[in-house]
Amino acid sequence: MIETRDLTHRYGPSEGRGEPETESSADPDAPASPVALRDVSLTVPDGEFLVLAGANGSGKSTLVRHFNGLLTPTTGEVLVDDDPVGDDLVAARTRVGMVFQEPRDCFVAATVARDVAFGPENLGLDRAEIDRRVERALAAVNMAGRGDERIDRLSGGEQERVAVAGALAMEPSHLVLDEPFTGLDESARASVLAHLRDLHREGTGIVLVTHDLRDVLDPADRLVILADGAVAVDGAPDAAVDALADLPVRRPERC
Ligand SMILES: Nc1ncnc2c1ncn2[C@@H]1O[C@H](COP(=O)(O)OP(=O)(O)OP(=O)(O)O)[C@@H](O)[C@H]1O
Repeated sequence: MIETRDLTHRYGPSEGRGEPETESSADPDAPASPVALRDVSLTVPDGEFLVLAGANGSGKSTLVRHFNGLLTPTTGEVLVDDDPVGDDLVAARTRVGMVFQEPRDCFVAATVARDVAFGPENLGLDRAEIDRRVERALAAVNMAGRGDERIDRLSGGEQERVAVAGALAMEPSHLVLDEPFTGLDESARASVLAHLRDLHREGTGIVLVTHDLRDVLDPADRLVILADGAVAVDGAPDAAVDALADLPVRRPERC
């Protein structure tokens, strides 16, 4: 279970841009960033398929990056299975797998199997267990037998599936995907979505961040819409979409 309690986040001057903030890099005269998340309290039970939507800049990526400790709350708390995320980042990242919008920026190896093996290797697992996980993860995304292929020669949809396999090899209880359909054509999008449905059926919790609500509400258990860093709508997908009409929230595109 992932839980945020009164989570508020305000970015520091260099936070989230790949540079750790240090005393010397923090400019005391820099204008304070606006609040990216305000008092978000959300519980994501195990096994739930949650779709997280909202306009550009509403705070979706900021929220999910707290789920495995990529960002630290300015105030409030984030817990995974009742443990504060910051207490044990390795445990949190094992339980909550993350797939980013541009997976090609996140690959660490030249070939499919080596990349998928990277996470389990870092857990210090033995070779037989690593191989079992790689095989299982590749099969789950329909890439069985393609472990020796070069990632840079795969299509965007296939690369997305390798990224999902890499996260799955950690055997997380929740898989968080931030705009996984960006750049995919219709058939690749449908294929990735089909794999997410299968994973959900097998018990993995899915948190899907997307602007594009076509087809994703059918498998979803719940739809959460953020507006200006706060939860504007939270409910069963159909009811939540209907509620949008009564709120000062832009209806998600192509909904
Ligand atoms: N690294 C950063 N430094 C400063 N401000 C940031 C940073 N990342 C995001 N923000 C700001 O935080 C707010 C929320 O951004 P976030 O990326 O979480 O929104 P989002 O809903 O995921 O947007 P999008 O749909 O465009 O990806 C925005 O105002 C954004 O400008």
